[in-house]
Amino acid sequence: MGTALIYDEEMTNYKLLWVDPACKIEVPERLTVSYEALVKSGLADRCVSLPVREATDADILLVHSEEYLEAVKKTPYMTLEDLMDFCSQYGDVYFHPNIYHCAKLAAGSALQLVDSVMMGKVRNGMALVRPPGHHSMRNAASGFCVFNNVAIAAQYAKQKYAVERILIVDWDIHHGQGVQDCFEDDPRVLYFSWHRYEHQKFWPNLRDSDFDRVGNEKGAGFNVNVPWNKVGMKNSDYLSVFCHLFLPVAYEFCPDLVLVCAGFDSAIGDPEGEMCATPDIFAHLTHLLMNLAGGKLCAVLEGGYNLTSLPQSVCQTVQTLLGDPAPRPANLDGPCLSALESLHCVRSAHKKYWSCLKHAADLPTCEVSTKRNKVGEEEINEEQSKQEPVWRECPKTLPPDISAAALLPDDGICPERCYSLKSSEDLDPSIVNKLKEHILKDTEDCETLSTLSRLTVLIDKMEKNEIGSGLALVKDISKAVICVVQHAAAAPMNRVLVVYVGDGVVPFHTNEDGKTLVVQFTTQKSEEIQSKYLIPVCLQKDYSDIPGFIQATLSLLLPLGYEYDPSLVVVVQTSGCGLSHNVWQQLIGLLRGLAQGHTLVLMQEDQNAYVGPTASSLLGDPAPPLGPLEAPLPENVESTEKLRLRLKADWNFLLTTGNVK
Ligand SMILES: NCCCNCCCCCC(O)(O)C(F)(F)F
Ligand SMILES: [Zn+2]
Repeated sequence: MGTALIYDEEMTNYKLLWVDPACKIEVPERLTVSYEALVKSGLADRCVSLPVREATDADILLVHSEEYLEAVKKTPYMTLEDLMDFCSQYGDVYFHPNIYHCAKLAAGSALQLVDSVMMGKVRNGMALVRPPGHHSMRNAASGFCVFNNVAIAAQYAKQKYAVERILIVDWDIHHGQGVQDCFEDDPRVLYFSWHRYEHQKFWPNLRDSDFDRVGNEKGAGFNVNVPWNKVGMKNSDYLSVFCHLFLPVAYEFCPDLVLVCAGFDSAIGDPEGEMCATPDIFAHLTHLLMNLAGGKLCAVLEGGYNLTSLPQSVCQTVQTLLGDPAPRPANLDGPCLSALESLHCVRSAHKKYWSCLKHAADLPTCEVSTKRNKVGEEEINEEQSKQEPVWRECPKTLPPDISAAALLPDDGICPERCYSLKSSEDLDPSIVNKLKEHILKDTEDCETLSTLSRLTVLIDKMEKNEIGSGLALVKDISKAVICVVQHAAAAPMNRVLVVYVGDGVVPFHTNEDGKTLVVQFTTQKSEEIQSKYLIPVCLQKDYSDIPGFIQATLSLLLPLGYEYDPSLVVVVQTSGCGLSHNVWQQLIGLLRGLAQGHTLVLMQEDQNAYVGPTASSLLGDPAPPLGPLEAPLPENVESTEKLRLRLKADWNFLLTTGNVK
């Protein structure tokens, strides 16, 4: 199934007609440069183009009051003075004779996305719209917004498709107070927002945007606010919030539909956000949400005012929705102190509502929320903040011709859409000899020799990005792992992340050169951490604790993986680990965000029941939903938490609080 794209140039036909410094950044060019970038990069052609439609009165009344709608209906006939007068009752918003028409198209575009995703015409989609929506309230326009596009879409999905649980992720740099107001006592809609806050000094300057606003009554716990109290937040800060807060809670909630308030003023260069996250981060944020709700994701444009980073961010988002692997994230150095402080506050404010956060550290009593500037935190000095930020645009990498290759026993059936790596591949004699002397020693086991040499061919093709990912059923998994790791780690710049699922001794030594990082899910208790690069995640016997496995994946394996930034991810499943296909697909799907999607899955020959599900995830198909997650087993939470506390000295991404001791 494809990716929908909704855009209509009619939504560029309104603009600011008078002088207003607060509104001048919201210009029609925001939409044209974004759409043109999608066309120029060839991404628009790969999408299913859907027409816009006007939201009806009934649609708009799902969120807004009659009097507000009636008032807006009058604006097309107003004189310039009347328009200016009409705006003066609202904050930082302007009207235009054609904005009511465009606001109906913007809201209608969001509904078109919901219809086509819910009816299975497309898997996911993006709507490029203006005016934006997430600030508009039941009775008021606010912050360039007239109708609350995403809030209307959520109410519409509940009403028309009886959707039980909807997740709204708002990565715009402003707090979508309009969305928060609409759903704050609604447990069916989980609202995540991060936003520039600076202890209430930043617009819209609301006390209600802080981390302790968790929702009301039945909706308590379903409103998650992450306030950024400093500017200059980077990719690491955003990814930390996803790994340690947004994703664990989202997986526990298990939405049937994901709506994204896709504002790109959280990207570098934006005059509003003044953050430092680069456009490619939106490929990762999108990717990390795509295994929720069976992939049903609707992204609706909100803000974004830098006409260079905005189109780049839009392209990164759409390319990921299309299933292209995310680019390797540039130099992640871990979250900053201010971000950790915010993360700590939000996690402790929500620990009573979400079992995945139950072990979050408590807040030192009101020490944090009232704190002004963190002592010792370097201030961004004046001249530095005056410079125009510059960033390297992500190199355009075309997806590999072959997205997934399968290396199976000769009688194995190659899954569709997979390329079969036959033993006929010309074998490089030097490699064969090396294998013979290093790994095979004396045995003339020519089948294993053939398998191992084909694995080296596969790795070489992945390195050249001719093949995206691979799966192999092998007889001797230890030999295969040794061969793969040695071959892949040989190239100087390469780093290999090995995710070992199952008991058994890892068949090679991870030396301290950092060329390999092994994370092993095992049921065997192991006392000491041998090395920074060999990490045993001990889980209850037989992996039956799905919540425990998922939480360990989200807040241990993923952060480690992002910080390690491998060039190849090898996932090894030793037989008998008994993971369900769905959990396995979630694991593969999430790991695909690393190493530009270069994932190699090694399984024992008797695991051919996993071949289909593995291939589907390697090809970028969303993993099936797991259902709302119960609480993880306490002993698993204990051991994972203890491991995290031990490892955080070595790995910044494992930090979740400001006290780094
Ligand atoms: N420096 C000028 C002050 C601007 N104050 C209002 C900011 C409104 C932000 C709107 C947005 O970006 O959140 C949306 F997504 F809605 F478009
Ligand atoms: Zn914004």
